[in-house]
Amino acid sequence: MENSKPLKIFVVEDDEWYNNFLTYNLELNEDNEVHSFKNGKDFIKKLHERPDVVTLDYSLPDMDGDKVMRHIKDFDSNIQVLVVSGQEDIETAVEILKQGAYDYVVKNNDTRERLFAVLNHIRKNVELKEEISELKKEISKKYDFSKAIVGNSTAIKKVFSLIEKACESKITVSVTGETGTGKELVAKAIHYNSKRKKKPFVPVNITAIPKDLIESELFGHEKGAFTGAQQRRIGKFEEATGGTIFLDEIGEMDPNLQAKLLRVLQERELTRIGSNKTIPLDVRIIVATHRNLADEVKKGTFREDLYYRLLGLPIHLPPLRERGNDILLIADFFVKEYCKENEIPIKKLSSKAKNKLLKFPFPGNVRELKAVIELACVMANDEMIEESDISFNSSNNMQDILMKEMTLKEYQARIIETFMEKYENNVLQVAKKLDVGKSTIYRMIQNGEVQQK
Ligand SMILES: Nc1ncnc2c1ncn2[C@@H]1O[C@H](COP(=O)(O)OP(=O)(O)OP(=O)(O)O)[C@@H](O)[C@H]1O
Repeated sequence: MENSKPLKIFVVEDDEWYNNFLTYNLELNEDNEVHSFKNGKDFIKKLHERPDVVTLDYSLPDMDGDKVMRHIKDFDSNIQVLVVSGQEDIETAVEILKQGAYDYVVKNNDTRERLFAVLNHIRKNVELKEEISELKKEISKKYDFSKAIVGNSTAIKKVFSLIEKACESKITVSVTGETGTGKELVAKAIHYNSKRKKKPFVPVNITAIPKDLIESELFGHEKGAFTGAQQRRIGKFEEATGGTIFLDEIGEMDPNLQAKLLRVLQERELTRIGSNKTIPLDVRIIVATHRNLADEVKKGTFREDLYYRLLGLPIHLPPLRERGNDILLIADFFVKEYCKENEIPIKKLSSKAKNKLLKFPFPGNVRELKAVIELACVMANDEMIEESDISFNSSNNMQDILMKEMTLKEYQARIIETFMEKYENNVLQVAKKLDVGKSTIYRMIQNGEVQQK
């Protein structure tokens, strides 16, 4: 491996002549960055600059060698200590090595050569360690969320880089996106790639819990706190201690609970209903909504102060129809998943089937694509999934179509396409049915606005 950065060496030696001797010789190699110290205290003050190697005179006037050594190892056990000493006895050497020194060099005529040899070893070790840590980083990137969250589009790559940022800290994350875009998947990816991964990931869907139970569900209650509270109950926040709570559909939270949540977040502690004991909050919060919370704030349905508390690092998931060819990548992924689970030979999508998928706007996003693919796998008679095996149920639903927020012209084109398919590209019949001029349809076909199947 190419040496990427110089080896940072701290020389700690009180004898002026020897200090100069070591520093001079070490500086002969351009790949060394050498700093020299005449006493232990000055050196300890600079330890935070994290040298790779320390050459340590074990008998400093102001500090015991073993004390200096402990300081170094307590600070960072990866710093290699090379003890350079006048004492030649084996016992001292063994003792020093036991304390974690990398090697022991005696001050004599061979010191220079020994020093260089040992440093070469250390340099190789440091380089290998760096290489390993880089590789580990690469591997964890490859095998974690980017394996579960399929996609290669610019839009999703932006999401990946935000997920990486979120994994590095405890910052609150707010995930937005239409239904089925993968908000929960992103929340899980963040949790399982963060330092909290060994602690629980607790998902709570605000809309799935009856209004009068939600407070107790989130914060817990003591026995007898209210009618029906027959037993103490630990809330979801407490359950997530050390881990992550995922509050899905946060935009649906009613105002009373918003106020309570705000208090808990501000004070970083919670109380179970019916108790006066406070419990410190050690939970990472990820919220999700399909709504535009800023708009809800404007409308007065979501508290502004809570909005700012929860915004943290915002991650927006684009709808599937804006992710280009990702539709096909994800479709392939689901085909393989389905076939493996059902232990059947892996099927393939025909190019017409692919085109059909690419043209559909998927109002239900990835969740809908998954359902479409599973059904197609069932319908396909052999290993090829044909266009006719693919059917979109949601295309019958007017509400879903309107949700797509296309322009009037785009709606017009999609309607004409649907009719053209139904009436087997009979322009006259379609024009009659839709009460538009046939030349309009021909023009739209010519301009490529309407695709014939
Ligand atoms: N990029 C992706 N690659 C592979 N699978 C995905 C991807 N995005 C979402 N999924 C899958 O799609 C389904 C829906 O995802 P998820 O439940 O995370 O969406 P959501 O946005 O939280 O939905 P809702 O708003 O309805 O709660 C899940 O089965 C999830 O594993």
